[in-house]
Amino acid sequence: MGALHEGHISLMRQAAAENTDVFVSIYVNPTQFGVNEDLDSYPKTWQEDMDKLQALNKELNGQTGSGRITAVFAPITKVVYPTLPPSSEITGPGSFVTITPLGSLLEGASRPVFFRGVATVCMKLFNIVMPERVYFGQKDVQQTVVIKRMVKDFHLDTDVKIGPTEREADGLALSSRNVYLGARRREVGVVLSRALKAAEKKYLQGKRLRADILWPANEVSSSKMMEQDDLPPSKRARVEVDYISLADPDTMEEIEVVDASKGAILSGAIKMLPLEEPQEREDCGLGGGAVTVRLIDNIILQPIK
Ligand SMILES: Nc1ncnc2c1ncn2[C@@H]1O[C@H](COP(=O)(O)OP(=O)(O)OP(=O)(O)O)[C@@H](O)[C@H]1O
Ligand SMILES: CC(C)(CO)[C@@H](O)C(=O)[O-]
Ligand code: BAL
Repeated sequence: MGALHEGHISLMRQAAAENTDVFVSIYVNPTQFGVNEDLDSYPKTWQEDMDKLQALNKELNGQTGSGRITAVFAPITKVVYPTLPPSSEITGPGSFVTITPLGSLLEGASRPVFFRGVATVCMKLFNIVMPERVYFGQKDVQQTVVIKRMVKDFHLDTDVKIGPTEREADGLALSSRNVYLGARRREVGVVLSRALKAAEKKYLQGKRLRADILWPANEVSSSKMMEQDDLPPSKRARVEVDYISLADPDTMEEIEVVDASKGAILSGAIKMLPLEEPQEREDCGLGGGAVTVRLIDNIILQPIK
C-alpha cells in the first residue's frame, strides 16, 4: 500500500535474492477499509517510494546472482474493480473472495470487511501479474494465514513466502501508520511488542496453558494503561487494548493449551488514542496527534520437536 519503509524493502530484498524479476505493487485498496476506517488519512508518499525503489535497484545491480525490481504495478481503482465502484459495506454489491471463519476472527472482528478486501485484491493482483512467488510480511500474521488458505483452496499456482517482521531498536514493529504517532505515543506504542515478548518468555520457559502464557502480557499492557491514565492530559498517551490472542497457527482460533509440536500464534492489537493536549513544539506526528493509530504485532511460538 506504499508509504514504503524498511519492512517493505526487506521483502523486496528477499524477493530479489530468490527471483530474477520482482514486481512491486503499490495500491491502497479501498475495499479492505471499513466506512469509518482510515482510508482517507492513509499515508501516500509516491515520490519518496520511487526514490527508495531506485536506491534499492542500484544496490541490487551491484550484486551478482540477484534479481531486481523490474516493474511497479500501481493501478487505478477502475482497473482493479472494472465493473462496479467497490463497496466497503459488509452487505454491499461486488465480486468478492471471502475466507470464513478465518477472516472474521481477531483483525476481522475489529475490521469486518478487512479480509474480504485483502483476499479480493490479492486474488486480482495474482491473476493480473501471475507471480511464481508472492512475498508477505509476518507483521500482518493473520493476513499471511488468509492468503495461504486462499492459495490452497482456490488452487492458485503461486508460492507464498513470508518475511520476518522488521522492528525499531526497541522492538516496535515498523508500520506505515507509525508516522502518525509522534514522540509521546511512539514511546508508549512499544508496549504491544513488550507484552507479547513477556508471553513468549513463558512459552520458552515451558508453559503451555493459555492463562500461564497470557497473564504476563495482560499485566504489561494493563500496567502501562494505568500508568498513562494517571498522568495529566498534557503528558499522557492513552492506549486501549483491542485484543491479545493465543491462537492455533492454521485456524487462528483461540486455544486453551499450546500443542508444542504445532506451536501457536501470539498476536495483539492496540489503539493509540488521539493526544489530548498537544504541547507547543511537541513532535505530534503527521496529523498533529489527532488520528487514532491502531497497531498490530505478533510472535510465532515455534513448534518444539
Ligand atoms: N515491519 C514489517 N516487517 C516486515 N514486513 C512488513 C512490515 N510492515 C509491513 N510489512 C509487509 O509489507 C506488506 C505491505 O504492507 P502494507 O503496505 O499494508 O504496509 P504496513 O506497513 O503493514 O502498513 P500498515 O501497518 O499501515 O497497515 C505486507 O505484506 C506487510 O505484512
Ligand atoms: C495485502 C495487501 C497488499 C492488500 O491490499 C495489504 O493488506 C498489505 O499491504 O498488507
Ligand atoms: N497491512 C495491512 C493493511 C491495512 O491495515 O489495511
